[in-house]
Amino acid sequence: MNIQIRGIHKAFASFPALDGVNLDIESGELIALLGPSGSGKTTLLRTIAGLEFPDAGEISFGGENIASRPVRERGVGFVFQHYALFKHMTVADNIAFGLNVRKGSARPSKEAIQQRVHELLDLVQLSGLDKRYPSQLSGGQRQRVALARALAIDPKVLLLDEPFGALDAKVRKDLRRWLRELHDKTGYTTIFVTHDQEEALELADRVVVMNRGRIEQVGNNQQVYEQPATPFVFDFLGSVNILPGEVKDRQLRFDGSDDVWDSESKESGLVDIYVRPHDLQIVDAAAPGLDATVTLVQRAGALIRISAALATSGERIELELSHLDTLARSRQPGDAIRVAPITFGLFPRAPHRRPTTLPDVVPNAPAENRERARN
Ligand SMILES: Nc1ncnc2c1ncn2[C@@H]1O[C@H](COP(=O)(O)OP(=O)(O)OP(=O)(O)O)[C@@H](O)[C@H]1O
Repeated sequence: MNIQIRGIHKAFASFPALDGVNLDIESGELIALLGPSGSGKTTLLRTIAGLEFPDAGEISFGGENIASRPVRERGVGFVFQHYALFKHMTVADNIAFGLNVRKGSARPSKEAIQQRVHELLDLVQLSGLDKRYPSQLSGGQRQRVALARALAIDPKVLLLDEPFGALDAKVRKDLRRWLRELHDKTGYTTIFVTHDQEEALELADRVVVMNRGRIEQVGNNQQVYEQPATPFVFDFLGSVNILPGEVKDRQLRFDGSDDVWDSESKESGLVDIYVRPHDLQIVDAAAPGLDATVTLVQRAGALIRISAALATSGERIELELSHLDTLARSRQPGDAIRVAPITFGLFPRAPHRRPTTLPDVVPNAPAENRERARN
């Protein structure tokens, strides 16, 4: 079932939660709605489900406008972050719920429901647990039951709101892989909400990046990560160094450097240069580049993370290099290095350029301290 979303606006009081959203979803696609808290992901999902009604705009399923249709007529399966299983019902009864409440001839026979429940238990790899109650299951198992319940009605569209948000990292990763395989097997058009970049990039066919009720970019994982359309997407999808520069006659110059790099940008003017830490390299002293002094070196498995201060401005930059990189492996704090970008993104200079927001990583510190350093 393909989905077309046109010009959706939705305000709560006067706050625009969705501010002109347009999106086309192909039949059988697995789509991630990704964005920070409050960006409108859940509101968009709920609007597609029919749990919210837009103030303006149209939503079509398979070419039919369903904007005014109530939720029960939309044929959507819904899974929430917090397992909305019925505690007093067995796993089998939870899965069968959507079929058992159907009226008259729409309700399958007892035997047909039982058979469907067993097929679904098999699909979500929980065969044999049909008589258990939700309290006797792990978090990951409960979410799989929730998914089986959503699939029981053979939905046109499957909607998942942070389905793995409440689970620990390891279970989350396993379920992610499992959901991808399940999706490929069943072919349902699936939309899931997440604020986890890695989850979106790893799982989805296409990622919809949202910010302040608007869509910033739609693309596959390579497009949104390697060719971010806006500064927001660049920043949200990974660490980034942001440095000032200028484009003139299709040539880019970093502030404080005489060297130039070819630029695809036709527009001349002041720019912010966005470079990911792994897109910076250490080069020979004679090569075009920026002079800097190493301030911190952290070795993490196959990676060497180097923090350095630019000679011209003192601004901090971060590099992420391979442990095999001969120019990187022997660096120590205090060393002079020359740094050049492999690739970069250019955006018109923002009025208030943010300083590079990269974590000061404390070597060998416990994870919680590193997290604190980042905040
Ligand atoms: N029922 C409501 N009443 C008032 N404001 C609401 C309501 N639902 C959502 N909002 C507001 O709309 C904005 C978007 O909310 P939404 O839940 O869609 O964001 P989100 O991207 O899903 O965030 P999160 O990741 O935190 O769930 C937020 O500012 C939120 O406070």
